[in-house]
Amino acid sequence: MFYGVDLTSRLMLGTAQYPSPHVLQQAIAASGAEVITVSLRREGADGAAFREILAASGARVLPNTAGCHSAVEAVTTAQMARELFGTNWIKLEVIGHADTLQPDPFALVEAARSLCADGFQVFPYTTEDLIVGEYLLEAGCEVLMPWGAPIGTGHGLRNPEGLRAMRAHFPDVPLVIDAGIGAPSQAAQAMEMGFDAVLLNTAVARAGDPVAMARAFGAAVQAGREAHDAGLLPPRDMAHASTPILGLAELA
Ligand SMILES: CC(=O)[C@@H](O)[C@H](O)COP(=O)(O)O
Repeated sequence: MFYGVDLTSRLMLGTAQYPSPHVLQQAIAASGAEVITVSLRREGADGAAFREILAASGARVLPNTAGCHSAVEAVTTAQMARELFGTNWIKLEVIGHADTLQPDPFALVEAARSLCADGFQVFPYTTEDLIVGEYLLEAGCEVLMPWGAPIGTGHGLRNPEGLRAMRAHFPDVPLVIDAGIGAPSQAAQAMEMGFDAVLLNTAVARAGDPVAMARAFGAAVQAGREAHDAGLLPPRDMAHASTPILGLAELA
């Protein structure tokens, strides 16, 4: 449940870098994603036609502030996105470092506070830092989006222990793994760990066959969640025979 909205699919898809608008449209359909994120800057490039594709997909648009490097810039971009897309939802990205694309936690909290006070429903792209998470919740965010790995790297869950700690620390907060997912198995891992959803872009958009990859990610996210709900066994140090011996069979 994200700001009162219940979704069937737990995969959220980015819309940048696709070889063509047609492939993007097919990939959204194949993935089953019900939420797609759109950068205002990207949207500006081909305007109305791009918006038509988004509308035709039937998915809910989560505008984002990709490329913003200060709180002021992110807030202004969010306000423009609200006008353009007619939604209070905003994926808040405030980048702190041009090389790592790591979020700036101070500017992020500042922007989140301002946007929440202005009626936005904020999805902040953050790290696995628990204290930053606390500040974001206190600012009014009801969802957190910790990174798996830096955007576009495809490393998957680079700090699984930190992410596990975050899941345990915020048991009732919807947590979405955002960025750095490179393979369906990594998305499934996030879901098995109990995260509520996964957002990704590069691994699908730049795949050899983006439509087939979108389908694979959709299936992996679903499988990971089903495994989580089914009750995964914790790993054990010692071997345990998987076939219990109840008695010795008569061989002769
Ligand atoms: C599209 C978007 O919002 C990205 O900034 C997002 O974080 C996805 O990252 P990947 O491209 O690494 O999946």
